[in-house]
Amino acid sequence: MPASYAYLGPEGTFTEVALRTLPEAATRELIPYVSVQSALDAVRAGEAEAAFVPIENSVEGGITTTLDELVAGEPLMIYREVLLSITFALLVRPGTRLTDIKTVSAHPAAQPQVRNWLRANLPEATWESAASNADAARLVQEGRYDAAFAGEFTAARYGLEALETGLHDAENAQTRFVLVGRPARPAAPSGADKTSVVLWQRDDHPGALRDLLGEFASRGINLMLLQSRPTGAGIGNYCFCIDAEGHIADRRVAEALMGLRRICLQVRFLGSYPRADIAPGGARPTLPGTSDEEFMAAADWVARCQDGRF
Ligand SMILES: O=C(O)C(=O)Cc1ccccc1
Repeated sequence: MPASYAYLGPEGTFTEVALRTLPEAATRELIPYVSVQSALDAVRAGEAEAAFVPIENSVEGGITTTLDELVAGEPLMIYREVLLSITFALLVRPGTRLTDIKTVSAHPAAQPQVRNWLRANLPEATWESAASNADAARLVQEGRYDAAFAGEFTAARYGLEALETGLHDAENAQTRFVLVGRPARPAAPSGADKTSVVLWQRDDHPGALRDLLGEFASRGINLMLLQSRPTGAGIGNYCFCIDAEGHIADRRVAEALMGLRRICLQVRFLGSYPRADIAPGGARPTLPGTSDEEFMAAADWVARCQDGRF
């Protein structure tokens, strides 16, 4: 297996900065790819050991290209997550003034994070989506667009200068990135983990979503992401991308997944991995009666009843 990680490039993306915070990245070759799809395809094709891509931000929610790639195609698994606080710089070719800017570019996920700033400062500028923020910077260098929203650190790589820095409509905007590889045994529980799954309903009926969510709720499992994505089978047909607290090795999580497997058309396990928002071991207590010991004691009691030994 090649010791390389694919990431959403080109060089100078926030994705690259987030990836470099992972200790394991220091021992891998980091290879930029032009899109989330191509980075994940490199993993599926066995060209890269894993891919590092953005998956969610605190302003707009899930990054749909990434979710859709994980929902469909050859199964992949999330190994790790990283959270990065994001502020943008407005990058231009040296000498460009604010009044010269007619076109601005960035990754689509950047737009809702700078929309108010644009309305107040460049109301006439046309938005052009790019494959990533660093790609937008590259296109500004080539003269295709007048300005790019990207990291301040991206300027030097593309011979640009930052006309404005610290741009963010929402205080403390964060983006979540994930390291995705081929299915493997999840790392052992860290004491503060998250489990990601995709659920497809078996049929449409009143309360169908409530039934799915009930499998988590009754076992005291908090949800951290719920995003519906169209299945492509017509209006009203959705699957659900869910992040739940806990690890598949936790009895309550395993039991919830078993419950879902029984009532759903399909369940895709996307991995159990350490949470980036709290330290290992720092997970909150769950609902009384949902610890591993309590599940095991209950299973033992049922076994004794079945044996007539109660
Ligand atoms: O990593 C990048 O630079 C990207 O283009 C993805 C992205 C978009 C918006 C905020 C953070 C990351």
